[in-house]
Amino acid sequence: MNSTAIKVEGLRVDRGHRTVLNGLDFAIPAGAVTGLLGPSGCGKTTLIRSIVGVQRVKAGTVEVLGRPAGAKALRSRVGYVTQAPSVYADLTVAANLRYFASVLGVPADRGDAALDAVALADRRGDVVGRLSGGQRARVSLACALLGEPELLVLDEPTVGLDPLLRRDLWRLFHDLAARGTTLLVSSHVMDEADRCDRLLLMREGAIVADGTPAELRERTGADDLEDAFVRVVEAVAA
Ligand SMILES: Nc1ncnc2c1ncn2[C@@H]1O[C@H](COP(=O)(O)OP(=O)(O)OP(=O)(O)O)[C@@H](O)[C@H]1O
Repeated sequence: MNSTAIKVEGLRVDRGHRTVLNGLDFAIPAGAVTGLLGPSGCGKTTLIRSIVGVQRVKAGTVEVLGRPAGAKALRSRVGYVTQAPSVYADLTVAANLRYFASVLGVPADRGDAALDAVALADRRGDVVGRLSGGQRARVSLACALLGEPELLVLDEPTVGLDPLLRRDLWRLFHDLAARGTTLLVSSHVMDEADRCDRLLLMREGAIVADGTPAELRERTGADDLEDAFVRVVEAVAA
């Protein structure tokens, strides 16, 4: 499947008095895992907010699944998991899932599959406030999975997770992509780059590379993607 899920043209975003995104142009293919990578503060969250339609944009267009970002018709088709877990700390895991299933208008029994997917089935009776940060983040992800969105946008979903859980989550992302879901996953950890089908490398509000990990290696002559990123940045600066 090679259709386009997200198309961004001339996107400029100012926050406060600063230009945070400075005229971005790129497209993200459907049914793949695209990694949005770049150092802290480069504008990843701002770009994600623009894609899910919660960011005021100064100029340019963002088209998501054929509609303008933020269009009402996209609400049930796009899942967004923020960096800060957005679930109720005073409710149990199961109660959160039941609540979000009712908000989304989907059968409550989808909660079990969502919990299995994030490896939290054994914590369903626990109050969320007593879970660890990584576990809470996974409850948020499970809630986003309930709606079976066509596009899933995840802001740093693997921060603080142990390597085995990280591996399992990346497997889940690829399983979802194999079933046709489009995933956009941000990270500031370059060792996650190799897990992506495609990469968007960001620096200081600009996209400095856009392609597969193999293309990036070939273009820069670097085996290691962290080195490739450095070479791309040096070439842009030269
Ligand atoms: N509410 C805000 N008002 C003004 N400036 C902001 C606001 N939020 C973020 N910024 C600025 O926008 C820039 C990009 O921030 P953003 O959160 O998009 O970066 P990021 O790449 O997601 O960073 P991180 O990996 O640390 O989450 C930063 O310089 C930040 O200071």
